[in-house]
Amino acid sequence: MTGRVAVFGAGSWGTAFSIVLADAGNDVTIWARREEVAQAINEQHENPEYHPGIQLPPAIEATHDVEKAVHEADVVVLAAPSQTLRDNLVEWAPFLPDRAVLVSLMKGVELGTLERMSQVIAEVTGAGPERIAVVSGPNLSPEIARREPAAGVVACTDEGVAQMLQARVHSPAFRPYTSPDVIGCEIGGAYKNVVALASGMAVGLGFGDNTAASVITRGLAETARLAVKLGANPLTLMGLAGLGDLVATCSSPLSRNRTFGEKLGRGMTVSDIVAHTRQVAEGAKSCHSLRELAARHDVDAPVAQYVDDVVAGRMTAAEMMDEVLGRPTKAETE
Ligand SMILES: NC(=O)C1=CN([C@@H]2O[C@H](COP(=O)(O)OP(=O)(O)OC[C@H]3O[C@@H](n4cnc5c(N)ncnc54)[C@H](O)[C@@H]3O)[C@@H](O)[C@H]2O)C=CC1
Ligand SMILES: O=C(CO)COP(=O)(O)O
Repeated sequence: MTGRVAVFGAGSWGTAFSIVLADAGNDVTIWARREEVAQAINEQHENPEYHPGIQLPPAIEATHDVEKAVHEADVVVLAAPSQTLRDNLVEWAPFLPDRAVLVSLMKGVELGTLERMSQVIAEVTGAGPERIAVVSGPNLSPEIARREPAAGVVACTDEGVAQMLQARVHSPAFRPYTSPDVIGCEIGGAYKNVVALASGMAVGLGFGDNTAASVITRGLAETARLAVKLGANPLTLMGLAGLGDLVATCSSPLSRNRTFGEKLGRGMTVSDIVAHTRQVAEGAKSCHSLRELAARHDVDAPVAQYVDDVVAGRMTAAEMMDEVLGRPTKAETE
């Protein structure tokens, strides 16, 4: 099944996912915030800023014009930073085709409203749940852009729409599974970034695999506690959008969140790190929104809480480790 897809966001993931879409047979138009990025994609068939050296397929073109980007698109993919999505959508919404399915690639929770990205999309565009989907999973963009084999989850409460999207994103290197669990996929995706910050801090502090595995496992327990409270299927957290993404992100030096955490662990300040990082590390913001979301639902969330404290400069990474180990002991499944 093929067609025309608009991808909003010419960053790491918007560009890499466009390769998946093109390889799956779609014609793709990327909307780029900066004119020069659109021009480079059209003229050099490359996104030199985000994926230098990767040749983009001929089915991918780019534009800075929103109306042109969505022309004849029946699927619109959103790949902006989570904290700017609302403002972006206010601009884009008047141009979105009435029946297009809106697909979030984003892994964050909005500060202030504490909304997941599908909720922001519903609120700003007025689209119903049958028109809103999420793609998530262990999908580090440099590997996807190199067409290394990977799998992901396409979640939509409407099974038919999930299956349609599954066919549209199924490329020789990318194997998509369907799921009705939008909440589980989104909480899994946002939370793993926060856990990757903690895991990166452990690496930066010089600790080894036992520490990393303990952080990952307790992070997964925390993710599942909140996701289930919000209505997710616990099995989603054991799947690609939960454990799968958590392992990839916490283990890979390619992860921006893990790298950010590693720098915190080595004693760099947030402002120093941000000054030297161009790309988004969603966990540095979502640690706060997830902490608040957990508090609102009376869920114990020490990882989000401590990571937020370190990012806000209230505690060092080393102090965080001491605090975590000094917590009262309890049963593992509590
Ligand atoms: N890079 C990856 O491996 C993956 C990223 N994601 C998620 O995808 C989302 C996008 O991430 P990336 O593409 O990796 O980030 P990025 O930092 O590489 O690119 C972000 C894109 O958004 C644009 N942008 C920045 N500020 C903006 C604004 N105010 N308004 C509109 N556009 C703006 C940038 O120009 C760029 O095109 C994030 O939520 C991330 O967690 C999900 C899976 C994999
Ligand atoms: O979501 C990702 C992999 O699935 C990308 O992780 P980072 O944003 O930490 O690079």
